[in-house]
Amino acid sequence: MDQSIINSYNEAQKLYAVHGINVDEVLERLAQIKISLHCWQGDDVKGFLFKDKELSGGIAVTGSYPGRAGTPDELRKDLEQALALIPGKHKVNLHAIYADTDEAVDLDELQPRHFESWVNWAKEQGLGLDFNPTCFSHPKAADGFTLSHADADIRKFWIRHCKASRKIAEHFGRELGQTCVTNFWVPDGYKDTPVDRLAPRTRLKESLDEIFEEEIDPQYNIDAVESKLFGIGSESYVVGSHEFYMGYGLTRGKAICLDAGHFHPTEVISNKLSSILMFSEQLLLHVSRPVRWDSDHVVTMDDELLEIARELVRGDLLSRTNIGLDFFDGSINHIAAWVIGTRNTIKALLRAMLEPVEELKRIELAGDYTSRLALVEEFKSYPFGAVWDYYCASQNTPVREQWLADVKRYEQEVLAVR
Ligand SMILES: C[C@H](O)[C@H](O)[C@@H](O)C(=O)CO
Ligand SMILES: [Mn+2]
Repeated sequence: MDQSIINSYNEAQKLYAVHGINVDEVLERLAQIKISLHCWQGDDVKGFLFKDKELSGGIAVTGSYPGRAGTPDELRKDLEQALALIPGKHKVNLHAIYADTDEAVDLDELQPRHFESWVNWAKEQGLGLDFNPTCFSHPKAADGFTLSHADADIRKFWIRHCKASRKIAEHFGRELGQTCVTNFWVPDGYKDTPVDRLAPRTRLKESLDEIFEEEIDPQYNIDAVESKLFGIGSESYVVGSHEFYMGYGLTRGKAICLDAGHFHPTEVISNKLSSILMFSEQLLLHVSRPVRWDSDHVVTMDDELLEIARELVRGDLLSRTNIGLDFFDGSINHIAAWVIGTRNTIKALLRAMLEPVEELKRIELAGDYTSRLALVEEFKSYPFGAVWDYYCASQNTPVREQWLADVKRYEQEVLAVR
């Protein structure tokens, strides 16, 4: 390792030690945290099951940056490239439409064997896998409703798909020896104000109850449910609102998934974590960045990201929180998007771990809010960058922006010739 990185690290260690922070221990803890990289950033949410289907469900990718993955092998290679630039060992989050099969199989017929190449790859790479049923981009979701559809046959199709998804997830968990988190998100909602808000919610509740009828060992799979405020074409009403899934998750023992971009523009998820984990064993995060109308921008080191990380660290909530990413930006290099978003998420956790949490809690309890503000502000310019550089180097990943050269090389050698 470069001597200047070691020297800066040693100096930083001394400064943090004054406040009782053992930086070596922090880095050991940081290395245990897994971030779930969402496969759909790699190909603009197209998937491989239905080649010509347009993205639907009130979500959209803009941009046409060249080189997006067009086959499962390409997507895996791209993920390998991204993961090589991110410190730590992580997970990959698959959607059902990323099945790797030549069979003409519909969503309700999917089986673990359609994901065997993913399982083998994850084993080779030492990765865990997470999973999502894909309740969009399909003719049976064309009118914007799936599990809450008024037509019982359409509902049944989606129920079968979600049940099949849980079996695939269970297989992932069993084969990989790491729990798979299966996230259920449906786009169901109305563009304009509905007359009956209750009936679709009743149907969604009943569909979910049927999907979760079969017990699956939580060692292999845990289920999460994700709410949303609005989507494109469901501006006035979303069946699976936050309140709906709060109630559903808490009464059914399901993890609640909080997507940072699924709330009112000034509403933040950082303020929800301690409340939800007061009553729920597990939580799933979709770390994303809302910009005005939607959630799907690449994660940057903004105030909310840092606040999410602080909440998890200060409340000792990390062991009960599954951290996934959820953004899809087609306007920049797809691999760079993963690298920037994931490195920022890990870096925010590091920054939070490098704060004198116990000292700050003592000061707060004593009512010394002046010292609280003073310390929190001063710690914003403590040398966390030196610790981050050392962490990247010690994990054999590029330091600072050096990763960009690797992405550019890969772009020229691999992406440009696709
Ligand atoms: C593709 C994902 O399932 C999707 O982004 C979902 O998690 C979501 O956030 C929809 O807005
Ligand atoms: Mn999401």
